[in-house]
Amino acid sequence: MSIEVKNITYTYMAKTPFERVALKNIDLTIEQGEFVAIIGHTGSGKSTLVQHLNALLTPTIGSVLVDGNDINTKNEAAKTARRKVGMVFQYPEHQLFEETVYEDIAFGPHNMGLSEELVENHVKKAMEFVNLDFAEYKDRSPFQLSGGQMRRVAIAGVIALNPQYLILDEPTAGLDPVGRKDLFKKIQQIHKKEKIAIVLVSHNMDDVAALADRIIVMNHGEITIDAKPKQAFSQIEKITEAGLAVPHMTALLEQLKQKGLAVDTTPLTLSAGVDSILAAIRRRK
Ligand SMILES: Nc1ncnc2c1ncn2[C@@H]1O[C@H](COP(=O)(O)OP(=O)(O)OP(=O)(O)O)[C@@H](O)[C@H]1O
Repeated sequence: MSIEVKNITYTYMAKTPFERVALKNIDLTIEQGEFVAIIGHTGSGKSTLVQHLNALLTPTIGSVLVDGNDINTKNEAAKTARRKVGMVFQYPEHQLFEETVYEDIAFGPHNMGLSEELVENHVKKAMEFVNLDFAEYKDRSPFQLSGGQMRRVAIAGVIALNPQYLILDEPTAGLDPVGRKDLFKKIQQIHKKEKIAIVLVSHNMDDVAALADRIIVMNHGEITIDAKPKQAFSQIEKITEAGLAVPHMTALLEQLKQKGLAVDTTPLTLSAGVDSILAAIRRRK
């Protein structure tokens, strides 16, 4: 059981003066149950890549298979395969549109043709997952909730589809620290309990180091690192080349070396302190 990205290239606005190759020759397999983080500087192709995982974008070249089915073909198997991949975008609350919280979360399950009883079960389970009390919130308008609550409704709408693979593109953008921590705790729970594969696009190195089993670094539309966190962070110079640099690199590199991670001495740095990254990796052992 896996998502297989087979040698995909993607070009925006092909054959126009604005043509832009956003992905080049990407090969990638995400196994069921993995927790993969995708990092890279702005414009490196992260969102473009993840939008291929449930066929929101169709590769210009190459193919994407979910559990062995090419998701860009027009048959029932492809439709079923696409449904296994849930996608939470940046600012998912912008996608809310129904009059009540219940209807919004139930939209996907209704589309799947489930009975009303099953739909309600899915909605209840999804609301429980995001800590929204069913009785209290089901009849409320999603547009009269706080930003954090709207985000939870939007995420519940994806969870209600019972995805096997959950793609999260900067899911905590704009949330306060408590909201962020809470959401990540839930994501970890669903990953561990339900064995759902998570693909997390993030700019936050602390989160990535604390959560992911595998880190993919993108740069200019290509994968430059695909490794376990410790190995990935030891290739720090590639990460910083990928644009994740902030000041104070020399001191941080020194710390990394002292901690036994072989690194290049290029004077660049990570966007989070190396100590906190290392501590996060250590905490997971
Ligand atoms: N709809 C679009 N039309 C044309 N070009 C686009 C479009 N969306 C993205 N691009 C370009 O494709 C490249 C990859 O963009 P993408 O959004 O995938 O990067 P990203 O790594 O997700 O960036 P960010 O971290 O800012 O979200 C960029 O050069 C971007 O300008």
